[in-house]
Amino acid sequence: MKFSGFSFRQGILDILRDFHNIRIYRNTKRSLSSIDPYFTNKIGQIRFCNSIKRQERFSFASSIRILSSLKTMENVAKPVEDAAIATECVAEGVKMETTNHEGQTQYRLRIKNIPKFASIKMMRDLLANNECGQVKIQKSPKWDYCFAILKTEEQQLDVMNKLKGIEFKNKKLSVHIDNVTERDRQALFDRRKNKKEQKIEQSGVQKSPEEMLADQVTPLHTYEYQAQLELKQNGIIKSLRTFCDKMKESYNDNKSNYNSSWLKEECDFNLPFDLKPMIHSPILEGYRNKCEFTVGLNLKGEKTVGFLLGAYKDGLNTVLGPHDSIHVSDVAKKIVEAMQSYIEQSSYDVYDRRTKQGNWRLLTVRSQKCGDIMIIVQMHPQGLSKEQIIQEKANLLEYFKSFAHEKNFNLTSLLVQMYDGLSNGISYKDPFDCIHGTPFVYEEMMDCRFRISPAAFFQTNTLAAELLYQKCGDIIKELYESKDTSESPTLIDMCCGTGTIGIVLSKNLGATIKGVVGIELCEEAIEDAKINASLNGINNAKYILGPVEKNLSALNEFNHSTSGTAIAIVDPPRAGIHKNVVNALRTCQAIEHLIYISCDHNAVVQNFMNICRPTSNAFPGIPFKPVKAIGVDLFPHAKHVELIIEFHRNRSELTNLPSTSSILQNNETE
Ligand SMILES: C[S@@+](CC[C@H](N)C(=O)[O-])C[C@H]1O[C@@H](n2cnc3c(N)ncnc32)[C@H](O)[C@@H]1O
Repeated sequence: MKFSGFSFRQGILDILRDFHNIRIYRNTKRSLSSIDPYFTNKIGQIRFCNSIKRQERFSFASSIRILSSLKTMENVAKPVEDAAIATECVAEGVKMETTNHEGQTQYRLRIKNIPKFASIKMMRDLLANNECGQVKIQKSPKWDYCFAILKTEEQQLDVMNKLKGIEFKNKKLSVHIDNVTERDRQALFDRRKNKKEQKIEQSGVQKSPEEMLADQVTPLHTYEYQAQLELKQNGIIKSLRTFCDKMKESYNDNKSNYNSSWLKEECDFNLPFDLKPMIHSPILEGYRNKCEFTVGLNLKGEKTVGFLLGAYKDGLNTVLGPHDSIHVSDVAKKIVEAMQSYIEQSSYDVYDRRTKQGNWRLLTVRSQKCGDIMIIVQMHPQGLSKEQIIQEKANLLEYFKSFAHEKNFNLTSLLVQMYDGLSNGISYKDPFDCIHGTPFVYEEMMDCRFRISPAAFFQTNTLAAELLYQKCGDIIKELYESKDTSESPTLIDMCCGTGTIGIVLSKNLGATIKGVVGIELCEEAIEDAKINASLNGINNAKYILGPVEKNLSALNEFNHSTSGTAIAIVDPPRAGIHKNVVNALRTCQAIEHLIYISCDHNAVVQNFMNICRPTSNAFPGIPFKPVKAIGVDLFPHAKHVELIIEFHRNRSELTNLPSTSSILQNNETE
């Protein structure tokens, strides 16, 4: 039904604004000239569209109120049809809601004006501290907003009221209703799909599905390996130049006398420090020791286990088998084939991320250099009874045991995860049910042995990771070899995973390292790290569970004169470390050398800058300066590369540092 003949400026906004849970978009470029409520016909919602198709959705209760308001507007607005019809339609919508859940609404609040670094946990805590209870939060690290997902409309209103006027990190939050239905999601998916298809058509390049998959999972596969390394080295140079250019600006703007002469040095590639030639991966094919395979439908609509042909955000959810994927190991390919046959014969459907129907979701294979194999099968439990789940696990066990026997491989661990969430990957929060063998596998590197649990991170290219760790060892050796062991540093292994770096370096460098302190977020990984230390005879290692940004007091301990020196190795996830962690490193008097390992050099330029900035209130402590950098290729045929940067600062300058404990305390409580 259409209303016409009025504009928002003529008063409708004022009337609708009376309803505190309604947000109206006003488009500044085009005036909103008509309002067109209609029904999603699944859930009793109406939408109000403006002339450029921007839509607002309102719940059933709100719809009634809006429509009754509109009735009173007849002097301003002339409904094309009678508003009474609309009320009937709303009633019809309600009837449908009880019979059809397909278009179920997700009651969301969009909370804006939050810092990008605010984590999901921070936002969850904020809501809990404001008596909103435990609320599910969706947020990407790039967003300055997040969504709070509520179960009912009442809850939505309640939370919105409770957050009204609240400040977070000195910013006033703004909170708006942002409901979304399944139908909206599907429409968005279709739009992206069409756009992607059009783009492919317009490019005029017709590729086979296999080529498209190779482009997706190993985008550099058409280049010779040497050319791949050059591309990656150029990428590193670009990021490092950005870092140095920004540093120059930062030092120019700063009135302090800090020594910025390092920025004037001239080394190769126009960089003020050495960038060494990249270390190659010793293995180019089948190098991945861990792969996650999606279960879905191929282009013919057949059940398939493999990789997604494109990103779901681009509207692609077709899956193709990994037969031609050069980075996947032969054993993983065999396991995929086995799973494929199993699922083909299963009466359960594959999970469709778009419709949210089906059961089979994901197959994860860890195939270690030393022969251990872990298989994790992930299912959506919807529509399955307890008995059916038990039966399915028994079937999987029998099937994979006889498959392993037939193919003569060591099935060390078979796990099943039931996961009803939305993400397309392993859920590290939901439990893994170990139905065969041990709930972990082992890997060997640099004369050490490592236990790896399903949720723990482990570098995916073991042979190349050895070179990465060896390089870190070389740096430390060079720095401390000529010194007396009384000067040996403690190694602070930040984001230590299963303890690999601290353990291999301790074992291989002996007395050059006095002890290890590892900090890691993942509980299973930290348990592995403790076991791994004793497995490898390292008895001077201490492990701390939790996010590094909340465990900065571990660094504070090094600020006592008796604690000696420390060297920090930071190996964070792609996005890098929190600013508070940078500041804790800068203010930790024991740290003279810092080794930063990054798998996304572009994303961490800001971290590098913050490590080296002149001292200010926002960045206390003595800045570091980069000494040398080197890339290590752990991912042949893919775009990523690991980058190691060694930073240094003078101990003489450190003795003048102000007391840091208060800074650390503040950081931890933030
Ligand atoms: C790139 S991995 C490196 C792991 C380890 N250094 C290695 O080489 O195996 C990053 C690790 O950081 C952990 N992590 C992510 N965010 C973290 C945080 N805020 N605090 C501590 N650890 C974190 C992840 O669980 C993961 O184990």
